[in-house]
Amino acid sequence: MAYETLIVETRGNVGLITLNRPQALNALNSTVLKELKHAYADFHADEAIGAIVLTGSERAFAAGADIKEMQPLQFADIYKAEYISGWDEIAKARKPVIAAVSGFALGGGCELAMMCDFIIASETAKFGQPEITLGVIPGMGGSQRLTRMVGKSKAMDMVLTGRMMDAAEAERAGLVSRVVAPERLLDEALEAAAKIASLSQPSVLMAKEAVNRALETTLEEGLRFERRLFHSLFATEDQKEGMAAFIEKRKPAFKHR
Ligand SMILES: CCCCCCCCCCCCC[C@H](O)CC(=O)SCCNC(=O)CCNC(=O)[C@H](O)C(C)(C)COP(=O)(O)OP(=O)(O)OC[C@H]1O[C@@H](n2cnc3c(N)ncnc32)[C@H](O)[C@@H]1OP(=O)(O)O
Repeated sequence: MAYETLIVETRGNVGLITLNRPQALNALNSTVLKELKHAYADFHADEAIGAIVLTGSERAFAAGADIKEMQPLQFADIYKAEYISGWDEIAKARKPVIAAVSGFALGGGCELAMMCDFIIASETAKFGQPEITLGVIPGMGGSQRLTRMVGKSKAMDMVLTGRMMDAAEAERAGLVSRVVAPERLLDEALEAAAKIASLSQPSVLMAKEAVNRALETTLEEGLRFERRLFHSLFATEDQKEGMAAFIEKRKPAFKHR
């Protein structure tokens, strides 16, 4: 596929997707969504790919949904079309996705980053949900994921005022997992993704499922779910290999990578 709004590459066993609409600070429109779905589907179909990195430019991960595309939309049309529901497919990616964020991640840009499994931010990153300044509210999960990630008070502050928070505040708040120098961002994200892709994929996919289930269920149910997944991994050759390699003081040779 010839991509118009993305650069899609493979780096070893990692899929790398770069949002590429610099003229609009990587604003997210229907073409970006269509192409992201295609790139995700390709990487999920490729057994060699164990993890994905999603990034943008130094100036902007994504400055939100494309306001110029959205402005004329009508309630009846977007309601009937279930507008935005297409992003659910992106949020439900089975393989781990790391967001590497530099510059602006605003509105849909912040929401897209939060759909990823974790965010590595450069020191220049700025996160926000400024939809309220446009007469709307977040529509791609911002009021839901942000609140679960940073707590009600800070989420309410950001959603009601539309203010941005910098990378340091985002790390303190738990929105991002690491903050690095801008020149280190892509390498840090690719190294993390390569590490994940080097591990046994059944355990990686189950680990992602288990952590995500914690956001959806009670502690008791989550513990039960986790325990069953833990038990099930003892049916894999990779559990035997992983623990044998530790005992024999050598690197594991996982079969299901
Ligand atoms: C059938 C399937 C349909 C599926 C469609 C899916 C579509 C996408 C999903 C919709 C999701 C909706 C839910 C979401 O929560 C809603 C939003 O995200 S609303 C938008 C929120 N974002 C913002 O409000 C930020 C807007 N931008 C700014 O505030 C500023 O640009 C900035 C980031 C502070 C930077 O300021 P400056 O440095 O001064 O730069 P400029 O403002 O001059 O910008 C440069 C250039 O980029 C254009 N641009 C910037 N942001 C956007 C944007 N969000 N949309 C469109 N264009 C943008 C800006 O207009 C400039 O371009 P120019 O005017 O020079 O041509």
